[in-house]
Amino acid sequence: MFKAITRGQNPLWHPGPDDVARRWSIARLGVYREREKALQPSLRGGFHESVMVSSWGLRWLAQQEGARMTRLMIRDFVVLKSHLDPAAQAGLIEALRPVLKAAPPFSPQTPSGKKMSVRMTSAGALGWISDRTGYRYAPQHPGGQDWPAIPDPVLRLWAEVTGLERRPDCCLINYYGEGARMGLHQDKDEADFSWPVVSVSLGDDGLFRIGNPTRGGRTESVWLSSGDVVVMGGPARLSYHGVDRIRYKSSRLLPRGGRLNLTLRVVT
Ligand SMILES: O=C(O)CCC(=O)C(=O)O
Ligand SMILES: [Fe+2]
Repeated sequence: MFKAITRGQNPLWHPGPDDVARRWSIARLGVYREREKALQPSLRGGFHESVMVSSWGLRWLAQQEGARMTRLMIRDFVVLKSHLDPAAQAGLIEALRPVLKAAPPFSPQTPSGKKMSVRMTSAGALGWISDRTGYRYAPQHPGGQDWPAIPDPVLRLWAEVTGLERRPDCCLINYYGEGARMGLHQDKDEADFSWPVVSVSLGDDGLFRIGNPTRGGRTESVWLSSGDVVVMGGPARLSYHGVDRIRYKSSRLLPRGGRLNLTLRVVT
C-alpha cells in the first residue's frame, strides 16, 4: 500500500533544527496547491490528509492524471509522478546531449573492483566517481576535462521542486542499459544532508526500491517512469534506495532505449 498525499498535508516538512528542509518544503506546497485541485474527488478529501492506495490504485491514479502529476509519499520519499510532460522530457534530453558528448559516460569500478552495470557521468562543479580508492566527488571527468555546466532546464527543475536558491553542485547522470541495476545504497558522500537530493527519471521504466535509514528491514518498490521526479529530503535523505531493474525499451524517449536518471546534489 502506498500513501497518496492530498491537500492539507505537507509531506516534506520534518521537524527539527533543520531550517533549510523546512523552507524548501513549504515552498514546495505552494507549487502543488493548484494542481491538487485536479485530483480525483475521493482524494480531495476534506479533512483526510492522506489515503492509502494499492499498487493497482496507484497505477489507476497515474493514468487518470495523464500528463498531470500525482504526488505520492512513500516512506518520506516524495514521488512526483508525471511531473514532466513529454515536451519537457524531450527538452531535457536535448539539453543533456552536449553534456554527454563533452563528458562521455563511463563504467565506474566499485572499491571492491567490480564494474558497475550503470554507466555514469556528471555535470556541475563536481562529479561523482568511484574507483579502487573509493567513492568521492571530483572536479574532473576521468578523461581529465572539467565537467560541463549543469544545463539551465535542469537547474530550473531543481529550483521548481525544491524552492531553494542554493543550486546543486552536481548533476550525476546515470545511464541504465538493458540489464543494468543499482544496488541498495545511501547517498552520503555530501557534506550536509539537510539539502535534498532530487532524482529525475527519463526513458525506460525503472523499479525503484526504497528501504530504511539503516541497512536491512522491509522495503517497498515503485515503478518510476519517464517524467517522474523523486525528492529525497528530510528523513528520506539518508534512506537506502536502489534500482532493481528496468523495463528495457518501455519508452521511446531515448532512440536506443535505456533509462537516464539525473540526481541533483548539493555537495559542499
Ligand atoms: O536511478 C535512480 O533512480 C537512482 C539513482 C541513485 O540512487 C543514485 O545515483 O544515487
Ligand atoms: Fe542514490
